[in-house]
Amino acid sequence: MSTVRTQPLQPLNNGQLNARTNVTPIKPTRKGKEEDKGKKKKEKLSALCKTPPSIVRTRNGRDYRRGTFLGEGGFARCFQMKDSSGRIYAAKTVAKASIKNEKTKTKLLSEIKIHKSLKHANIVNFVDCFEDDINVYILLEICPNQSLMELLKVRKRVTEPEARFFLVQIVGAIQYLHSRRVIHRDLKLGNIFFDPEMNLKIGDFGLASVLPSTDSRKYTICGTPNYIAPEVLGGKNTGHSFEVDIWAIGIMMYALLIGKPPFQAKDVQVIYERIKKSDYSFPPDKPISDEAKILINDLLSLNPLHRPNVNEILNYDWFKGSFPDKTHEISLSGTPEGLENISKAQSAINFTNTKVSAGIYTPRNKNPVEILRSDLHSEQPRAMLPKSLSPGDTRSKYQEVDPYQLGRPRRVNFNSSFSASIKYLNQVCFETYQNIRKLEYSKYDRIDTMELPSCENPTLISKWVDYSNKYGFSYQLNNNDIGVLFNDENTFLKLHDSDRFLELIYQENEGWTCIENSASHPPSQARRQLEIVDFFAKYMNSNLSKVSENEDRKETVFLRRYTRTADYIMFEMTNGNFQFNFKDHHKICISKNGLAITHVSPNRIAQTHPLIFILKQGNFPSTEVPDCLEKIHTIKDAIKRKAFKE
Ligand SMILES: Nc1ncnc2c1ncn2[C@@H]1O[C@H](COP(=O)(O)OP(=O)(O)OP(=O)(O)O)[C@@H](O)[C@H]1O
Repeated sequence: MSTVRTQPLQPLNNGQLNARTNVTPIKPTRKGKEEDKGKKKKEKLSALCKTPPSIVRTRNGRDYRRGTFLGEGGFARCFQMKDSSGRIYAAKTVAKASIKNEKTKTKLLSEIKIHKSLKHANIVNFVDCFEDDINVYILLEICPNQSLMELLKVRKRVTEPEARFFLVQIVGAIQYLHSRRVIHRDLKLGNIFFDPEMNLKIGDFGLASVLPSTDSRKYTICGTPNYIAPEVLGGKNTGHSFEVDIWAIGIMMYALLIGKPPFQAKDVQVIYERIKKSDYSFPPDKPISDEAKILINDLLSLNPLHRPNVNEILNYDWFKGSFPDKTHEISLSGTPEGLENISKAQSAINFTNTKVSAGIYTPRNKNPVEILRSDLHSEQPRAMLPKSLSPGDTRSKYQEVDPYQLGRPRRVNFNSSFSASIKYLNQVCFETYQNIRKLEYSKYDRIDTMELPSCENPTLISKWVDYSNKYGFSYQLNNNDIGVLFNDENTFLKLHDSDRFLELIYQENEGWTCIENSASHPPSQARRQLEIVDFFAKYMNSNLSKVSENEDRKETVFLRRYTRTADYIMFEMTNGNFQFNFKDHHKICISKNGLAITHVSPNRIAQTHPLIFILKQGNFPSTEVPDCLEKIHTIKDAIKRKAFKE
């Protein structure tokens, strides 16, 4: 866990300004804080952390062999841990003695919960978490080459090409965090580590917070003095949001290029005064490019709304300069040579490659909507469109691509807790399978003794476009809501009869957090995705025909995950329904936990009946569905595979 303060900010000694190891958490519950000022070392909670035993055994019987000490912060000590296969990790070790009060416990749990939900190439990977009698261990991917802070201590300053390479990785990770509504709030050189391949990894989520809604703000004053944004110092009056991370990127960029943070001063109160006035300058004896100054000035805008957002930073001209292909280990000890002379063409390639590795999939300077437009309307489109399985008149010129060929998993692993928790959905899946099975056996029983479900037509997916090789899977529901299940596993759902759209933020193993926004005044972070949603909406409206007639919205429902096979596409909805679009253009939806079945004919007529009815009669009453019972059998098998996790 990281430095935590409650207001007002207390003066700290000079050694505490930048390095996490020197920043003392000021706990509101601790008595005698002021008297203890002279004994800062004692105050460090990490000091309570004893060296773990040489073998740590987890509850599920895994043994980890403790290795060397890696470092310590204000709260935790970090040790190497080796598993039985010889794989080495870093174990962030927190003494139980230091988490006695509820607030500290809650903060540690929040750190674990947030960190556990993250997976990104430039974020320290969370592996496991366990405890013994004395410590809590957070097992992390090992970053054996220390942090940017240590690098800067040795190097004093880094070159602009190196800083560009660092920043793209940092921006990639922050873009990912912000897309999940996570604010890091303690970004600093000491929290950005090098992995064995010298890739940067952001760590320490002790101050991170997930914003419950776009408009909500945080009011806790926290951070590390040199990196604190001016609006944080405004405390309860102003509140703060994602822009504090952007400010910290500006501080880090300045520190990397100039050698010290811009507002550095001996007295922490002087730092705060300088931050509030944005009182910094570029020393003439440490020249940097004008492009770098422009970006730093914008990142350090006093008004948070004047700072570029995480999607805009990489469009600055500074990134057009010389750009290396990687960070070499030699950079840890000395200035690498030749980095200023990389050709323009090579730099452009390196920049693009670095962005791709950092998960920034929008090619530079190109609006995603333009890419979509050119892809979907070019002569040889790369889009995956639903040729054989789609509603009637999809343009036949588009070729269908098997997701396996693209190296993507067929199943998007999607959890939901919005309209239903993942636990509930798994339960529904299991019950649906069990019920279909039971009904197959009971089709000879007397129907008048059975409890029959009510049979209104369910919410259906009426159009879809699979563009998951680039952005995601887009669909329109028969209530006219438009959804995009983005490749980052978040969903945008635009509600057709209002100005609102829902951002459904995926949290691994937990489901989704729902944030409602205005579509006419979307938050800046959401604009790009919203443009994509709008583009898909227009595309589907002008190119695809509907599966079924419009229905009013009876519930808010969206696509949990989809599965494509040669014979059908299966949609699992967050209301527990399963829709199957067969390649002969007949669609079947199973609802009411397997008790009701809907058929949608190729000419869009929908009818819903108790499943037992259809099983008894062998087909639907008014329409002959080809191979009806085989289709139901296929559906049962597909749901069974989901129920038993394939
Ligand atoms: N994944 C890792 N690989 C190697 N060393 C690590 C790793 N994570 C942390 N460390 C080392 O452990 C130290 C303490 O970790 P961390 O900063 O996460 O603890 P903390 O007590 O929360 O810090 P803070 O004082 O900033 O709150 C780091 O400074 C670093 O030296």
